[in-house]
Amino acid sequence: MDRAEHFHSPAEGASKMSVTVRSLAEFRALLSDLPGPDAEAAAAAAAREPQLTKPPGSLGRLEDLAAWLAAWQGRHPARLDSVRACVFAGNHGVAALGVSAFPASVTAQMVANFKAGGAAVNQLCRAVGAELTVTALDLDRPTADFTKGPAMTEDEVVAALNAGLEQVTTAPPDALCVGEMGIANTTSAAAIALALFGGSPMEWTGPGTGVKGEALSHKARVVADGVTANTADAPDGLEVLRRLGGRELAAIAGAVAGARLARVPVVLDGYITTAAAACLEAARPGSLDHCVVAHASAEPGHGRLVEKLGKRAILDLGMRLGEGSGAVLAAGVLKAAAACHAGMATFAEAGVADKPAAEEA
Ligand SMILES: O=C(O)c1ccc[n+]([C@@H]2O[C@H](COP(=O)([O-])O)[C@@H](O)[C@H]2O)c1
Ligand SMILES: Cc1cc2nc[nH]c2cc1C
Repeated sequence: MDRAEHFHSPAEGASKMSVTVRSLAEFRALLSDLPGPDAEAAAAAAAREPQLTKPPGSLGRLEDLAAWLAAWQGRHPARLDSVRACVFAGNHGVAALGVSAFPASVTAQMVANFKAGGAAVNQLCRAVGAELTVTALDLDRPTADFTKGPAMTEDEVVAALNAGLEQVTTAPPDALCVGEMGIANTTSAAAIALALFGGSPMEWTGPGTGVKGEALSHKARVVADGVTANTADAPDGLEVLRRLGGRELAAIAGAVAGARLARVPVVLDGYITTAAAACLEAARPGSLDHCVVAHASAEPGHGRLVEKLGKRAILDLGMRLGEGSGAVLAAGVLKAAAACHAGMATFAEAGVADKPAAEEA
């Protein structure tokens, strides 16, 4: 299937496109034909970096991030005028099994809070200069209890993937932060991680919003039961997403894939977001090359998940909030990296000696 089939140019402007899929198979095909990094933009960044007025390597990871942004935007220097945080919300059948410290009704209440501007992510977006979109996905219809069978039907997962694709591809920003809100979704994330990477249920199961003691052991049993009930025939990453994920996790997967198609670098938030993204990597290795992990979540399984993906978190602030909070903070670091790379004077421009003292005549 040709990827161009999914690009629709709305009448109002050729620069806008919108990507949708009709089936999981179409989404899988989309992943098989993703654009790679732009070699010219990467080469231009690599050529400029050593000319900037600083000792070589002294901006540490900011240097790598500036080059990474240019390569994935396909533009040098990278531009970060518009950063969008997309928060997706969903409700989970397993919430009824007592796996969260909070009731499922909090998902909708927090969506209202995001819309009213009262959540942490609202303040972080203001502080960093990012726009926020909040997409509530059928909150009145929780996914099915995945200890009994698949969490979602094919139609349900495809609708959620499309919701994510649409948030990015209709009017792509310069960079995308993805996050989520969904009571019980750390149970879903743990089940996905166990299905994709194996190990013991307890290794992937953590407190989430604050579950501990016997309730935590019960949560790990729910995770194990979900995997047992859903993975008999070795499903691929997208089937794992359908069977053990939730609508907000599927929307995240859609947004991450849509960003790749639209040349938008992505910042992944915490445990749940990374687990959703891991389904793409499992379905098609390399699918997350345009993504960075924002922060090391305090949820214990996150570090292991990030390592499995071969990534390294940008920040480590002991956060475990979700709702895109870590991603938005890390976008501030990306903005700083891009500003240094584009705005610093070169040694020649500033008349600063560009050699270590020993090499001078
Ligand atoms: O981002 C994280 O790493 C993270 C870690 C723990 C909890 N959360 C948030 O807390 C909710 C899920 O926790 P729980 O206990 O209901 O599974 C959901 O709304 C997430 O955004 C998020
Ligand atoms: C209050 C609250 C806020 C959140 N934000 C993201 N997940 C959350 C979970 C709870 C419980």
